[in-house]
Amino acid sequence: MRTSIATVSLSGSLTEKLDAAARAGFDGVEIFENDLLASPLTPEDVRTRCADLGLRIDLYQPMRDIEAVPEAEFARNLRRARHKFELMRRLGADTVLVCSSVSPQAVDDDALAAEQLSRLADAARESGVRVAYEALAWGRHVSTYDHAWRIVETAGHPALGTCLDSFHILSRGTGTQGIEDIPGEKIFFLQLADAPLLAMDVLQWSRHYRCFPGQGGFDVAGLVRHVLATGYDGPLSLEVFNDVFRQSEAGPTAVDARRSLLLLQEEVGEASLPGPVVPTGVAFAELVTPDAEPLAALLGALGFTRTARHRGKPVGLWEQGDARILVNTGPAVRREGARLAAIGLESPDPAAAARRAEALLAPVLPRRRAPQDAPLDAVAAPDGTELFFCADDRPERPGWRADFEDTGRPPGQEGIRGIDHLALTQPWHQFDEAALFHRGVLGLHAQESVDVADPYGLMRSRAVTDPGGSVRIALTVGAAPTDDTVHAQHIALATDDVVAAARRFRDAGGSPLPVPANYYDDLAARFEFADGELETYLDLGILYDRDAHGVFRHCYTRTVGRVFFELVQRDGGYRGYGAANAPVRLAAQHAVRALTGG
Ligand SMILES: O=C(O)c1ccc(O)c(O)c1
Ligand SMILES: [Mg+2]
Repeated sequence: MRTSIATVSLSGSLTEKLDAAARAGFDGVEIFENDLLASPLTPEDVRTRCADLGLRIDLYQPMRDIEAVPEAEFARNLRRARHKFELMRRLGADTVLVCSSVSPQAVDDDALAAEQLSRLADAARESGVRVAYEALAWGRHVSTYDHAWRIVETAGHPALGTCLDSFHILSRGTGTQGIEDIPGEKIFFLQLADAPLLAMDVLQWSRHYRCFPGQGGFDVAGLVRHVLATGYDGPLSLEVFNDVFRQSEAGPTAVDARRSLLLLQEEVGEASLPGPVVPTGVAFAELVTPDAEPLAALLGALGFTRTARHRGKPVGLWEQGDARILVNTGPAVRREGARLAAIGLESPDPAAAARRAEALLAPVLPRRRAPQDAPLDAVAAPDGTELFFCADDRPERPGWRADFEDTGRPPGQEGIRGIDHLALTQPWHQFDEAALFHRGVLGLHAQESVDVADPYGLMRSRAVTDPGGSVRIALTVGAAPTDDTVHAQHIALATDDVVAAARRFRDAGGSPLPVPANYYDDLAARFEFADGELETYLDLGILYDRDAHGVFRHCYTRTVGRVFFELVQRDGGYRGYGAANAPVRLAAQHAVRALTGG
């Protein structure tokens, strides 16, 4: 199927929008009137530019407040419309979108609406244009797709059809089965948008919070299946009004948009992508840092040993149990200090995992970072984190280990079993993209996102996991682009005895993040503890949570650069990440930062 995107979904000038849409691989665009009005290009220039870029102009929009008005008003509307039809002829656009009227002058009279839309369609046909009538969810008298279709059916005009917009339909909770009652050839256009499930005024919801399919809570794929069942063969077009996209670079937004459509097409059986290869474990986490010393001290106190070093690069491998951490002091290092730069994912089929990622527009990284290195399939996530797909067939001696020579020291054995989860801070404008990427590209399951109060902002967190919980990534983001964030990335290490692990860490010279006594007083009110248990937690800064499945105990190290560690004990199948404790943890980190200036 052809794919299209409305220029309103992308930021910048019309030229920038068109370039971004073409580069991301869209077949066409909907040109939003305001984008044309603000452009120095003539309609003929726009037409040529689109043709040069291989873009069809699938729709011109919107035309507003046309139908069901007194005759004198309609005559003025028709004059206005004729003017726009002439413009469309110059643009080479053959379909115009007419939204259901919001005008106070409009009357609740379907026969009049049908009659006037029919006369509009007559004028359109004279200019070689067709009219697609869309019910705005907040239309004055017409606000549902079935109502708009009844009017179009009554008009019975060959140049008049309906435009279905998933937002207007799904935001009202109207059933979508009725779509199949519309003949496919009378659906002139299909616009797709998702949205988070919010209880708010529908116009505000539509104008500010729409997002790409798969990034919100609507069943967009279910709707598309009904539309395809009618025989509709026009484009799948994204029309997303979103405050964040308006501020983000058009290029990446367009890629995000195309990825969303590819996944949607796959879901409805209209695209065959290489299937998902779900990772089965975390092979390693790679930290880059300008100065290995603070990290080495921290890892040492946590019980890790440096078991190997890279043969060609300044990269050390630190191991304990199945937790493997690379510390890289090479040229990829940026000034802001230590950060989590790469993740090795164990995969049953690394090449196939990379093929899917590439098909879904993830940048593919060079297979060998140096001539002598073992080849590794790798792609970049939206935030730039490098994801390496590592064969999981030889866990005792994985292929990537060949690039490392042993130091002679065995892995640490101080109670850390492996990596429980990784928390990756996302750029503010890429949070929804990141969740869809990890779900669609890696085949991970996305949990609900949770908002956590930070003393100086808000943190949003969404976990993506494999079914067995062997790979858990918590994607986090601050609430605003300017957030002065302590939302550093972190590596959570799994242990069966967090009290022992925390004690060992402190005895080895580590300093756990201190937690205020008030927190433990509250815990005492909420749960029952054995004698002395809470005192131990207070002493070691251990936080406590419970869900329907089990218990979670966890504590934190101080932050080095942009990275800290967490020690985690999950009992009885606890599924979360201690979100209830996150405000206290964030406040404690702010407090430490205020003291140390770090
Ligand atoms: O918000 C609006 O006014 C508006 C305009 C055109 C559309 O296609 C639409 O879905 C909404
Ligand atoms: Mg629309």
